[in-house]
Amino acid sequence: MASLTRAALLTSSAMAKPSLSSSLFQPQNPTSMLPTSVAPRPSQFLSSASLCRPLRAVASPSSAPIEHDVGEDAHSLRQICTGHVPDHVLRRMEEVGYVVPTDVQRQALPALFSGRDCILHAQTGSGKTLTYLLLIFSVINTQRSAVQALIIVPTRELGIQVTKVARLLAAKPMEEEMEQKSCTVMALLDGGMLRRHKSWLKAEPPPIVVATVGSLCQMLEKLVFKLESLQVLVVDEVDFMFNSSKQVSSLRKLLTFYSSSNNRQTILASASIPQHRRFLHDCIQQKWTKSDVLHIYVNPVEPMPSSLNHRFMICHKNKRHETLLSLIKSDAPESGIIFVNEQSEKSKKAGNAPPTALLLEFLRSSYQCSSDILLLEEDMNFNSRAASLLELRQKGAYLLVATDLAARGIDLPETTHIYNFDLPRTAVDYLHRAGRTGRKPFSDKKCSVTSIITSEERFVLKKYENELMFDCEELFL
Ligand SMILES: Nc1ncnc2c1ncn2[C@@H]1O[C@H](COP(=O)(O)OP(=O)(O)OP(=O)(O)O)[C@@H](O)[C@H]1O
Repeated sequence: MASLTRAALLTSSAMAKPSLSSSLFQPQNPTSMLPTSVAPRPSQFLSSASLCRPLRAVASPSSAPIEHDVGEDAHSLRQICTGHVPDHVLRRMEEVGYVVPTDVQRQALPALFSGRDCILHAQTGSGKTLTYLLLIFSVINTQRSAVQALIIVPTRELGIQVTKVARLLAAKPMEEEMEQKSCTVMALLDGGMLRRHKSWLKAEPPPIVVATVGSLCQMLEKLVFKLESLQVLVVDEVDFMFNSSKQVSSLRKLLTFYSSSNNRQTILASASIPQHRRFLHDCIQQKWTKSDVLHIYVNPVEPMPSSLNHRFMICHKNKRHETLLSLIKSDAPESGIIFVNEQSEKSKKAGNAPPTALLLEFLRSSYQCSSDILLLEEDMNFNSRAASLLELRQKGAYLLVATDLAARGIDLPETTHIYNFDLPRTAVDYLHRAGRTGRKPFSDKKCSVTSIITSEERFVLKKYENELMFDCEELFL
């Protein structure tokens, strides 16, 4: 097996002092921030150099770093999970094809099974979903009618995906189903039939709920949903949720008020946690996590998968459609995603056609390919969005024109090519768009990420290269 990278496991005590610059995770109402006097003591800080050094140590609050068994000697997921996860789940896991652990699974699972709160910070496509689901299956009691695990996701699309994996793992062989109640997983997502869910939650609360913040809050406010039996709380794409003006205040309330961090195990996951030391500090001070929360930071010196080949092409801004066309003609991708920035409010008000629709029309009329060209964007209704994703998954060969709605968490492992028709607005957005490819954990296959830019945008892309530590090669066609 290829040599394995190690996680930087940092406890609260290993946090550096937060910078004074504004944090992504600052509350909307600054008055609710705790006094600065609760900042960590200087002796607790680690230098940024040591933060980047891959280490296998956990600093204990009162002493020098101690060795921590992160399960590096375990060769299979079964070995790591035996004694924690029920055997029928392990069998399903293997049937689905999860046998060898990814780095994040190898490093996080032992800590999670020991009951620690964790911030799972690992590359896109590294297997964070299975990591937290295995913890959940180790904790819940399927014989109890109570919501014991809650996974909060930013979009309906990601919610459907996570629910599907949870249900795959929960499925029991027929003979076992007769003996014991099987584990139900409820998807409580925006655009769903909340009335039906309300009756279900009242009659027989399921052990696992996957929810978007909006739908969850509606249920909590109607007092249909109680979190008093909650044992595991997961927030997936946590940096995105904190950065979303629509979701942040409800999320903060959920983390702080609805269930106490002392009674639950909390897992916050993302491939990108900007200002992560500040975030860790906020988590503890606001009591979103327990004070001994672990920061499991896999491969901090390589934020993006090494299987990605980054390229760019410079063109005049009026020539982007033609440039993209020549690119895809030359690449002939079997499955690719073309990312377009969301239309601005100003452009909408001016009555302009959405750039996604224009591009779709252009490609459908000028690019002859065997696969369909599909669309996924916020302005579509939930049913059309679901239909697009279903079609992509069933076909395996596709070209998808999408906004950043498709950039977070969506797992389409067959995608080999990403095109940035518009340059993403931030390095974090670049990382997540790029991360929609290269999603087969043990594959060496190279996938490409190509940005179409104007000469003025070259310096922005260079900035992303520096921030995310990758090199971009110029293409000439
Ligand atoms: N142990 C494993 N063996 C084989 N495949 C795996 C394993 N763990 C996860 N995968 C597969 O890897 C892919 C990526 O996993 P997952 O969606 O959990 O990534 P992620 O870390 O959540 O990524 P992102 O940050 O982009 O959301 C999925 O197709 C999943 O089925």
